[in-house]
Amino acid sequence: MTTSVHEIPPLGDVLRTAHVVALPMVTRFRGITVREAAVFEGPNGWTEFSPFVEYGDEESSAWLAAAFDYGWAEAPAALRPSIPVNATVPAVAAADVPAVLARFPGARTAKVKVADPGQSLADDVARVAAVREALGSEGRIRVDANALWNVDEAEHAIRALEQFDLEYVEQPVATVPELAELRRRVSRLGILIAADESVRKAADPLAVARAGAADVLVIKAQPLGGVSTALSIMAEAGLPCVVSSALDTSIGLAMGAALAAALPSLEFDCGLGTAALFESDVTDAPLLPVDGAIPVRRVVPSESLLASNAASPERRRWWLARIERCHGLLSAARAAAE
Ligand SMILES: O=C(O)CCC(=O)c1ccccc1C(=O)O
Ligand SMILES: [Mg+2]
Repeated sequence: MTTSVHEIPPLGDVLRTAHVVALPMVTRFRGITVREAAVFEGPNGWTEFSPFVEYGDEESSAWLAAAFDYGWAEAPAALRPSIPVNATVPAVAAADVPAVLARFPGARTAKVKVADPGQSLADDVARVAAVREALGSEGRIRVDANALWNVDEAEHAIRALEQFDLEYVEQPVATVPELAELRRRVSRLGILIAADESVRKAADPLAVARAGAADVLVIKAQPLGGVSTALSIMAEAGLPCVVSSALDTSIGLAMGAALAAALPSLEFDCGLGTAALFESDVTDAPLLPVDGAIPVRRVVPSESLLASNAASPERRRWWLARIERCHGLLSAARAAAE
């Protein structure tokens, strides 16, 4: 993906305020039990850089461009003061569903992880059934397979889960042609298909929309290069969008909330309630869901939480070196464009 960078602050300005944290999760999510992130302060406030540790520098530079955009560039006007969010239900046992949902007070929507390696479709059915039971018939349920099914598996699973009245199925299969094929197969069931990885990890984030392979786009500010780039992508895609977190600290969630707040229309609840999945955050006032929504505001970290959640010196060095390399890539890309 070509990342258009509007602001590249000097590296020294970034590293001067940078903190690296390792936040413990309440439940394992995406195989992660501790989430590492870097945060630093720009002239417009605190910002976050937190590509997953396995991501390469090229992909991670888009996340750094997003951090610079949020900390250094002008934020778009907020059209709403708070953002309704979904509860995010990791691939837990059905018996643990009520405890997870209790962390998202007031949420009328739940996103349920399915297709976890090592689990069966029966586990997914039991988990989604427990969510429907807890939310009642008015609740909205979406499932997220993170591209782990093939087209036949997805069709089979959707037929088994359809009884729970799904709002949409997020990234059931990996590729745009597979999404298009599955969408054709399940269209008679009235099931909507959402694209996540096909947007945020694609060479062209608009390809899935152009191919007519999805009904909804899941949009994350950091992998798409920031609030302003994500806004342009959404406008061009012309599909309803769900702004979601990448399991960010409350600072990254605030970036997502700023993005969701700037959208002319917000039809679906957003995946920005994930502060509730952390045992501890970077701020004394985390962006936790209250009455099913999070507020749109800047987040300032607390010195004591930055200290108590600080990553090891070795991990800190690793993150600062990563910032330096990605900063170099962004600077080179801009020099080439000039
Ligand atoms: O959308 C949500 O409810 C929470 C965010 C989420 O699920 C997520 C968080 C980190 C990495 C990937 C994903 C995902 O949507 O696949
Ligand atoms: Mg997803």
